[in-house]
Amino acid sequence: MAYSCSLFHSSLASKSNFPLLHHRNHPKFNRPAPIVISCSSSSTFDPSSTTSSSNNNTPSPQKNRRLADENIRDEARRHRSTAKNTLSAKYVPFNAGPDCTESYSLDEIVYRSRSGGLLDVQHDMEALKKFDGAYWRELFDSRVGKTTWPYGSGVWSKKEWVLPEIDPDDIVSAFEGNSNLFWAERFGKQFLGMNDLWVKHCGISHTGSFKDLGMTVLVSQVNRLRKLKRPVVGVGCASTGDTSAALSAYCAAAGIPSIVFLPANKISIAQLVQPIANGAFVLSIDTDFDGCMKLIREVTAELPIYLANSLNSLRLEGQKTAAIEILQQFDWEVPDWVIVPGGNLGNIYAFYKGFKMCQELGLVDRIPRLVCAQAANANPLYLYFKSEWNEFKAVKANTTFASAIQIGDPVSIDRAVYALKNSNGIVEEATEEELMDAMAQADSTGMFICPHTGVALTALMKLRKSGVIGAGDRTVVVSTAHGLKFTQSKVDYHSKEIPDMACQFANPPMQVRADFGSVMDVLMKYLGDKAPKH
Ligand SMILES: Cc1ncc(COP(=O)(O)O)c(C=O)c1O
Ligand SMILES: N[C@@H](CCOP(=O)(O)O)C(=O)O
Repeated sequence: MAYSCSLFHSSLASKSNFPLLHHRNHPKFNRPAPIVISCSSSSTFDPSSTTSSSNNNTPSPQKNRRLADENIRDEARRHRSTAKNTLSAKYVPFNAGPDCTESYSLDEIVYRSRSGGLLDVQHDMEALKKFDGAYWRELFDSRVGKTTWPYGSGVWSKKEWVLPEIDPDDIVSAFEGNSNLFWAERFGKQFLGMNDLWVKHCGISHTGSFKDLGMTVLVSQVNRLRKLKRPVVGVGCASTGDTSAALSAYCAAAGIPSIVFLPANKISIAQLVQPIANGAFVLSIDTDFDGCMKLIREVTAELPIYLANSLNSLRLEGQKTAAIEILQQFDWEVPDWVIVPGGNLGNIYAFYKGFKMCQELGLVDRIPRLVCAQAANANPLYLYFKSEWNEFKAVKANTTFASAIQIGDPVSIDRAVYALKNSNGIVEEATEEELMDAMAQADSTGMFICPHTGVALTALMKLRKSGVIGAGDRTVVVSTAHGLKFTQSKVDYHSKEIPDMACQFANPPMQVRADFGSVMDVLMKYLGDKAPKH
């Protein structure tokens, strides 16, 4: 960050097949005969289909365990059936009309449509619709909290809606997802008069941000492409810090080279050290994120480096599972609002897509209204919204404490507009002071959020104040990264040394002399101030 701190000194500036539900003949489910969804590794681990490692017939508490020399991948392989998978997905031009015939296999290396537009992953919805909403709800619910490969992941527990054709053997997963949906009881009550406010902690995750959800999908597909001998020597991205962390971790886990383009001196130390530690080839480039994005697009057009930014629509297939997870966590009840901080603008569309699929496939009957929240210092979508979608202009993004969304020319602008228009959505913005105050207020109620979540909370505060969001509205704020990645911003705030910022919720430590009297004095004053007034 450009801001300095003198008070605290930081030490560093398939053909795969589908698991069956156990109760597939339950009358509740209106589903066809079990010809299509054929059994592979059972999502809920059916002991009756397991070979026991024990040679005697004595019931043993370890009966359901894997064979001694088997790992969870082997186990999944052993349970796989040879029945034909009938689900599929392909790339199509984003928002193409029904007459469009352009499409590409997911095994092709393609990021743009023929006309240069965005792509989208299109699932065979007719095949998915052969199973009713109750079926999908029950299937997804049956997989939560298990270690069955790969369904223990919050992303791969929805595999049929993500990459239905990938072999579980090719999947690279850290069992990401299944993140906490936190009831923000005190924050909601104290600052907003709300009692149904929730924070989806997507940043409490393997590499500390929601990017893990998309990266497991992208790197798994790359793993498959490499096995298919497609020309992919490495995987690359431009990043404001989180995409690069996720890319390098998943590539390291799979033994695939990763290359990351970072804007020099514009990301946090915690973010910078992640790809370094994970063995990525790190280029620190004297430009901003938009400059890095332009470069990686040029480079990936020339070299056998696969592009890992969300321009690549595979990423969004993983990210959309966070929306499905929210519905699942509310026992398939739909919240009224979901607020998402936006930068390159892939995630807002991913949320829309996840909710929309749940509606189209009968898991829920409506979708929430979406709010995209931007930092005022990097607000091209906000300005576009304010112009009533009249004219989009990229901006030069200024420095913001929400450094991961310091993006002026978002690649997914069309996706974001589509998502907002089709969800009766809203765009809000947050100044530096607003986002930092909101972060400090949230932290003071026991959270430890990142500045981007502060942007989303500011949007909520504004919409509550204007009455757009009601006191009783069930609202979810998406927290996109772990607060521990952005400690310097908190240090700056609590040191009250940010130029032109009051830092009204700062809580700096008190320097005290090392003697009993001095310590007692400050404690007596503190306790006196805190004592209930009668
Ligand atoms: C922490 C964090 N929050 C929010 C975003 C915004 O997501 P998107 O670029 O998909 O809009 C990003 C990345 O851009 C991010 O790293
Ligand atoms: N915040 C992102 C910016 C790039 O976004 P992406 O989703 O297109 O990869 C980051 O952490 O790099």
